[in-house]
Amino acid sequence: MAAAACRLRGLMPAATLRACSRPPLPGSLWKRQLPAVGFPALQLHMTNMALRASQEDFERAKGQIKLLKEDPGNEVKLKLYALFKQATEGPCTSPKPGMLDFVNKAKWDAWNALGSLSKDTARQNYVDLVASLVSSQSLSQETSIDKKSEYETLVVTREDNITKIMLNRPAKKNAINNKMYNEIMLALEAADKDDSSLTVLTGNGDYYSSGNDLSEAAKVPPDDIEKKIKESFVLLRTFVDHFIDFSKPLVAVVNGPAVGISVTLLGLCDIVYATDRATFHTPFIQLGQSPEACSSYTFPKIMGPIKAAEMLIFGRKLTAQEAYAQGLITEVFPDSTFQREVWTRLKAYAQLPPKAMMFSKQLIRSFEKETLHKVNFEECTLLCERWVSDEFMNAVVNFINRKSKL
Ligand SMILES: CCCCCCC/C=C/C(=O)SCCNC(=O)CCNC(=O)[C@H](O)C(C)(C)COP(=O)(O)OP(=O)(O)OC[C@H]1O[C@@H](n2cnc3c(N)ncnc32)[C@H](O)[C@@H]1OP(=O)(O)O
Repeated sequence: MAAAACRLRGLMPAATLRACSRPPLPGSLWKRQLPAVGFPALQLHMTNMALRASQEDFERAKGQIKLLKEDPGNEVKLKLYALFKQATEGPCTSPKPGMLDFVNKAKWDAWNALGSLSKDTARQNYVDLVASLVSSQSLSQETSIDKKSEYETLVVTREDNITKIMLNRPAKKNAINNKMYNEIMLALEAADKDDSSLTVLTGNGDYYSSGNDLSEAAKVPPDDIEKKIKESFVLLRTFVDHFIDFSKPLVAVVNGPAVGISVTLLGLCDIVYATDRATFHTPFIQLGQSPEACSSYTFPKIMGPIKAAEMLIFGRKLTAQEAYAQGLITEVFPDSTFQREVWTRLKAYAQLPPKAMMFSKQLIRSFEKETLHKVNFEECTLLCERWVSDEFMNAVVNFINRKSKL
């Protein structure tokens, strides 16, 4: 694969080569991103004799190639190569490479196909082709940034090789209701398949998340409790499975206080950055519940059993610095510079070779994946028992009646 990519890079003039150092993406993606740059469009440019690009335009186009954020694909690169050679050297007169010299033969064929096209026209076509690449790429980027979120409880964007999944119920402190559990799963599935290299989870507003939406439990009519518990078991188990099985590096950008399941999920993330305003609170016992999201396994592993017990059994709230000292957080940033520093760092990471990052993450997680699935099942089973307990019912009633707050 890498050897093939190198061979194809050999097709490029020096300037183009420098611009196209990223690995090629599947052809279908390029078709979607570059609709106007098919062969007929190029021929149209070739027959357009009315306009003539200056040498200055040509030099500018060479420079613009370096600024392309996305690899235009091998077919377009061949066209660029041929036009570049025709514009600078005229028609192809060099001997045809042998059949087995695939790369040089493809280059030669592309150049030779231009026949007696004049240098001026080749230069014009080169400039036009580069211009269409530049404009279609900026268009595709704007579309992904500005695209309206299809989710009700999330804002999902893709930019700079990063898929950002932002919890978006700020008025409810980003409490996770059933809709949000489902939408996060959909967003993770989409992120696993898209061409981003990192996925980020973060929250909108002053909270990262206040954890499970407690009002959901209060909505269940008494006759439906059994059914609801079965559904919740499946929902929670599948939801956590999505984190266990997520294939790309997953980063939590903890923009404020985090409660309950939003904290326990951090043990399944690969990097956790937090503002110094964040706190980390798992008040399961106060709520008559028990730990979830594999925290009964990951937390003792991360911070040692006695520190994990203080959080998971006694509900001790940690500051960001304490969470950092206990290994739950990768790094803490001052709130005033949090977003700037974190996103600068992540954008740089997102330029690293995506496959190498993905396979390394998978390798690191592979040794304990089976265990995590078992832990998830056990935790969900215990929670089903807790959800019918008086301790849990009382905690929900107290929260709804505003008698208790963390
Ligand atoms: C798949 C099915 C089930 C899976 C369950 C998995 C097990 C998960 C466990 C957990 O996550 S346990 C943790 C649960 N969370 C809490 O106990 C937090 C409860 N909230 C609070 O204590 C406080 O709201 C707060 C987070 C400390 C914030 O206090 P503050 O005074 O700053 O704001 P409020 O006025 O209280 O909140 C604003 C607004 O948001 C609503 N809200 C906040 N958190 C939740 C929540 N977890 N569930 C539902 N609603 C929440 C709060 O009621 C307010 O709403 P309005 O009154 O303005 O309508």
